[in-house]
Amino acid sequence: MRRARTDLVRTGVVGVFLAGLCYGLAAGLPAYWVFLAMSAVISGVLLQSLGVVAGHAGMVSLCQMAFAAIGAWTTAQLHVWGVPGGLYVWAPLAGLAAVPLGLLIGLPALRLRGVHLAIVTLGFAATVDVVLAATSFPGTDHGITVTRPAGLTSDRQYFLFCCAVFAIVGIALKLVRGTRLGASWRALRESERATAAAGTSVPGAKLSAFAVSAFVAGLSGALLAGQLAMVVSKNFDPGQSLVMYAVAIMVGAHHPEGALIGGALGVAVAEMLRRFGVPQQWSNVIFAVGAVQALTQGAGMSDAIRGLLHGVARGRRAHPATAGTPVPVAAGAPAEAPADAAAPAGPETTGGALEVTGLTVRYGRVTAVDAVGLTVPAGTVVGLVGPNGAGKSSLVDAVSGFLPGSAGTITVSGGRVDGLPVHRRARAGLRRTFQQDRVPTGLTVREYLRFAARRPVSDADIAEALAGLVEVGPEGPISALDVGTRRLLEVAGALLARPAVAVLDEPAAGLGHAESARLGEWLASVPARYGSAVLLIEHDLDLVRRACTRVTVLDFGRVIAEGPPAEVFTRAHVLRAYLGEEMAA
Ligand SMILES: Nc1ncnc2c1ncn2[C@@H]1O[C@H](COP(=O)(O)OP(=O)(O)OP(=O)(O)O)[C@@H](O)[C@H]1O
Repeated sequence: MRRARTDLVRTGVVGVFLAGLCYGLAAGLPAYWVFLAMSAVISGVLLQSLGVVAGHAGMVSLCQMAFAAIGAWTTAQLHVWGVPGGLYVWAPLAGLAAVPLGLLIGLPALRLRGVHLAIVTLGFAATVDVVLAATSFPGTDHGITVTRPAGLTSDRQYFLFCCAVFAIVGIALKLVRGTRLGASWRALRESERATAAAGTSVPGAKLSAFAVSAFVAGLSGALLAGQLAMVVSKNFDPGQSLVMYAVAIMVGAHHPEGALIGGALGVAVAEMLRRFGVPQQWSNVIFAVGAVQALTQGAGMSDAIRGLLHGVARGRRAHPATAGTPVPVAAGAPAEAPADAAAPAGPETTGGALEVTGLTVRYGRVTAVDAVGLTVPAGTVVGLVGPNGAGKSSLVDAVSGFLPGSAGTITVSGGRVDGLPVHRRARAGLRRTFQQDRVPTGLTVREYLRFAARRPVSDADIAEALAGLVEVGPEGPISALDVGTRRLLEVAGALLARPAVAVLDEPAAGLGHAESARLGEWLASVPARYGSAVLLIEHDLDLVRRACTRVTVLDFGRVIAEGPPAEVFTRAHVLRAYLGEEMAA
């Protein structure tokens, strides 16, 4: 609450300062510089559109100028038709006109990534360019220019209008950033698999990012039409989309100050080169080098600036570090439970939280999982163990929906989920975590836990989950946490969703013996705490003994034993399979 108030006050102070700056610039700059400043702000709006799709969602888009062109074209057309309301109405309509094309270009993004998506989006930009060059903008053939409404006729007034639009877009995107939608974009950037596993539709997240991005780019096109009065296809050269992408990466356009710096740099560098008589194309080289630098360092200019400011603020407050090594602490749990301690019984019921029958996974001629049957009763923690290559990961992937070609039936709380995509299985009550670190680093701990929970969770819920698992504060950025802590955070996120069953893939990897033992105690209490059953995949048999009431052993894709851990781990054929012939002898 106090933090929210501090944020509000800080935002207010910055807002008043920036508004004063804009008025100062509009009043004090010579006319030519006002025109340049206007260009910088309009470029800033376009860069904010790239901040959504490239900065937040981590997708390549080399067609933002095409979206802007559609916005400008729509503005010119609305003007020719004499639609009332002037730019105040035309600009949002121009943004909306670009949305269908944003969705269209988002469709290939559902399957393509990286360089392939870059080629498709650039191809789209080239196509729009060809069409616009062939058809010309509305009104240009008859010399009809886009007129600004009363109150915006002078460049100084129009500059202030552009600043207001930039601010509104920045505030709106900041608000979206705090919602599930914004979190899904940032999760997408980190891992599509983890996004889907958290119950979020990956296609939905990608398409919404492209749609919002196209809207903002369309707005910038409308502003440009108002600035230049007459736009032609050359203003939206596809090569410019490439340059803008490089600038967005260089400055970190997902933060408004980054977008503004990018817009200002674009104009300032071009102006300097012009004054020194250097060909303007050299600015492209400068931005390309800047983008490479940002990619190498993993942060754009705005990230670096924010990092510096946060560092200074933290230093001043001498705040305890939010990052920490994982310290699983179950309230009241003994530091070391005896290895053969019976796992506490949860509120076991007869229904199966997860039931798998005849599950078969084949990779070509390799049968990784061979007609496996497995039940995780509600209210229990069941272990799944086996030597390397036994088929555990394949089983987890198949159960959670990442191997749609697998055969067999899977039910969650009695409902069939096989055949459903990953996010629908997650929503049906089947959550999973990953062996590899897939927690989105762009979020804070609280933002991530709220995103992963997919239900309203209070600060008290978050504090309880953290207190039980990891010693980190909810405000800290995930990027500051070590991999072991992130893995435990992922466990907390999955359980805060209170799923019917949580499939935890080696959550203790990287933990020391004592930490792993405490995690075991905590996992044993999960059914009572969260009402969730757990399927625990682990190599650490001591942890399995502590957490699980039953265990299933896989070898060469088949179930070779099943029962209470204390009994199963004494069977000779299990020891042979798991520990090797020599040790079992
Ligand atoms: N993508 C793949 N293509 C071909 N074979 C695969 C593939 N993934 C796994 N396998 C094979 O399937 C079998 C089961 O592998 P899987 O990774 O599921 O076992 P695991 O029990 O999870 O092993 P580990 O404990 O080492 O993670 C192994 O023989 C493995 O080589």
